[in-house]
Amino acid sequence: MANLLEVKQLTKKFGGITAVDRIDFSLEEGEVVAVIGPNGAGKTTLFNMISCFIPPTSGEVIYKGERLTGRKIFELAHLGISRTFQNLQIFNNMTVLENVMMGVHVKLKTNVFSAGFRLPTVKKNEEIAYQLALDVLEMVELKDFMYKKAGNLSYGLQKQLEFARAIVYHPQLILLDEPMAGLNDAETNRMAGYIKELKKKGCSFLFVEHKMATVMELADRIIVMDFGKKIAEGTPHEIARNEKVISAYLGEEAF
Ligand SMILES: Nc1ncnc2c1ncn2[C@@H]1O[C@H](COP(=O)(O)OP(=O)(O)OP(=O)(O)O)[C@@H](O)[C@H]1O
Repeated sequence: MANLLEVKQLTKKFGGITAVDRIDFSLEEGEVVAVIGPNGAGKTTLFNMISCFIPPTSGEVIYKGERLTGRKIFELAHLGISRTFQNLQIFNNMTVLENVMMGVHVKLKTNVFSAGFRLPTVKKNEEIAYQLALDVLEMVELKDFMYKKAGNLSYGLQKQLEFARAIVYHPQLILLDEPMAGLNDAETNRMAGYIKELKKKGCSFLFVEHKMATVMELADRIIVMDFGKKIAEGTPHEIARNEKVISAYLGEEAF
């Protein structure tokens, strides 16, 4: 299979700290890759560079053979990439439906001028956005809540909503920063189910996660970071038996 994403010698320095240190890895089409590592290992910083939120100090990211590094954040949707955040980024005062429709508008690029005058393209875009939003709300079992204010949902449902917004425009690569954080067992299983369902449809995932059972269940391959460096890479089976990984997690119940 072809490489969808290639991370080459990616490095980020914050003053004297090297948060990410010459990381190399690739992700194939249809693959689910997890990034794990102890707190402060550099996982979020790595994610922020891949998704163009911060520039690297050196190194680059290639997506479908083209340089992703240096692009604007809004361009990512058009390239078929989306991401979620460790801290929820939903709009509490908007309804569930409006939150998800916002996700489509990022892709459809309705401009403020034409929206103000309700031009025909805008109307058409709204219909598309509405239909896509309904489909995704059905998939993540949020349709019954679509007219509720997002801020009134439980934390678990808000995580589902953020996930819905990230997938609504049918991205090919989805970056998830701790999708299971704060979820109970039932909610974690539900979220894992959605990821598996999308994988079957050909989506690729790169995700950071601390819940090892989920990582072991979902990942085709795991990248392990410690102090900014990649210390191991392999299948869940290989990683669970890797000495370097076990010692990096010493004192924690990782596996
Ligand atoms: N904006 C910043 N300025 C200075 N240092 C930073 C900044 N962002 C991250 N760091 C430092 O870089 C290192 C890696 O942090 P990062 O948040 O990427 O780790 P992480 O693996 O995602 O941790 P966690 O699992 O706790 O979320 C840490 O030492 C952190 O303090």
